[in-house]
Amino acid sequence: MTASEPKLILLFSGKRKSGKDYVTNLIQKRLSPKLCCILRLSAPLKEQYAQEHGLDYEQLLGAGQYKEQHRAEMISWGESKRHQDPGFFCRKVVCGAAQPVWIVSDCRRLSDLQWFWSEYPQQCVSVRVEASEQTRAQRGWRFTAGVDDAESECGLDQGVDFDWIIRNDGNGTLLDGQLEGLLALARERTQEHQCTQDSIKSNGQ
Ligand SMILES: Nc1ncnc2c1ncn2[C@@H]1O[C@H](COP(=O)(O)OP(=O)(O)OP(=O)(O)O)[C@@H](O)[C@H]1O
Ligand SMILES: C[C@@](O)(CCOP(=O)(O)O)CC(=O)O
Repeated sequence: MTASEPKLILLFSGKRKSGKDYVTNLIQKRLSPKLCCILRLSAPLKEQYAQEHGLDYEQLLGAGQYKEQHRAEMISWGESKRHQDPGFFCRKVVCGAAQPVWIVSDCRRLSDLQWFWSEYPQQCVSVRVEASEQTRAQRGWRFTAGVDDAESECGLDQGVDFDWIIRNDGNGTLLDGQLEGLLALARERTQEHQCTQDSIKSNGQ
């Protein structure tokens, strides 16, 4: 069960080093963590995988080489869980999310999107982050067979008509401009929530 129904769910996907974490952190900063939380499907996966394999969870969450060394094995481990239950990690991340805007920062498979679409049909907006291979390489990406040509990276390459596409090739001003529409949508959807919070405050409740 979730703590409350969200007003908007931004379902982010994108290739390795396209900048999903960077862009979603920026949106959260602009909206404030009070209004917006970031849910990472890979967080419960990495936590359980780290526990079972004696690994460092914090390093698996980071953007460094440690995570990359373990990526292929984590992918197969996560896939075995998802095959048994496609909503396994989705249910875990929404548990306790209380803000009106949720950003799911790392959708990778159609089953991830389908779970949210079916549970929250009115609130979902799909967002793809794109960057050129050259930009991604500058950020540390190197093609890895078994990872970059597998479902984890290619599962949403076809068959999804994304609601928004954000190009993140490194120009801060261009990025800001592209986020305006999404931020406006989030503010519109949360206006009612903010008014309620303001009236609770002014009534001293
Ligand atoms: N617009 C940007 N300006 C400056 N640095 C950026 C920008 N976008 C991404 N980066 C940097 O590039 C690196 C990779 O970005 P990030 O971790 O957000 O990618 P990701 O898509 O989440 O990657 P992964 O799938 O490997 O977790 C990070 O060090 C991040 O700070
Ligand atoms: C194992 C996996 O969750 C790693 C994701 O790491 P990240 O989102 O790139 O930090 C990828 C997957 O689930 O296929």
